[in-house]
Amino acid sequence: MNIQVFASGDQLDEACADLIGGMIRIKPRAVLGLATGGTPLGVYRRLIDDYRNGLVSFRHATTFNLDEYVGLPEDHPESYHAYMRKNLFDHIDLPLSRAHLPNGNAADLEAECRRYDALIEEAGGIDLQLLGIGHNGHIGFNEPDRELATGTHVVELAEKTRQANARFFNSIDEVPRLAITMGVGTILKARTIVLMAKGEDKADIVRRALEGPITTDCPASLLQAHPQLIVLLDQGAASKLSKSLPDRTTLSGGRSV
Ligand SMILES: N[C@@H]1[C@@H](O)[C@H](O)[C@@H](COP(=O)(O)O)O[C@@H]1O
Repeated sequence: MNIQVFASGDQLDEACADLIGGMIRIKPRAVLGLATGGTPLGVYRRLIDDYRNGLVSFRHATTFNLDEYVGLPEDHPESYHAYMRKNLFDHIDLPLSRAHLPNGNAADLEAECRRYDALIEEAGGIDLQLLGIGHNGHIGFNEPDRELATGTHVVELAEKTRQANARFFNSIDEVPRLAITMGVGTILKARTIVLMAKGEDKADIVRRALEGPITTDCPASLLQAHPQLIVLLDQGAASKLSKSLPDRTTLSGGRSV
């Protein structure tokens, strides 16, 4: 595990965009796993800037998003389809035919989950998976549970997750109760995983995920078992980590903790 702590969120965004841009420069046909939520927004802004400045092209890349709500029309402003178009896809040269998200409006959701896993397989698996983390340790929409599904599946959202995401809707009643999410098996199969977290409100869960026991009660803790995990944190999110973790490195502008 490689943990990098940054003095500012901007520096973290820049480092993350550089990782993604670097991957695409080395492998133009890279398969990227993308996340939604507030955390990656700055990374997407940087990638758009890099594209406009001719530093990166997504022309040959393929993307798979982690998740999508069930039952929210694709053009609803809070659907993850709409989020991705607004915050990234409409501004870069990635062909939309290779920008994949689960279809939360499929008539047969189980078949849609199988279709999504098969598509990821056909694309050769995910080279780099970007992840945020929920306050309860969820990744994608894999909520804490006694068992976790490995493949893409339909999930009932935890009340805490619905409350956290209610800020994007008019009221909590509008927040869907179900979502489709990649499973933890699909996520862990990614060749590189980049986990990002910002803010002191994430400090407790970041500590549990990285230093606590590996348990399905904290799905992000399973990432500890991944051989190529890069963790990008701002100082707030890193503030409760113990200082004795091995392999701790920093980028310029970051600090050792
Ligand atoms: N499904 C998404 C996750 O992919 C995201 O990582 C998480 C954290 O969101 P944020 O980055 O806004 O804290 O919650 C959402 O519900």
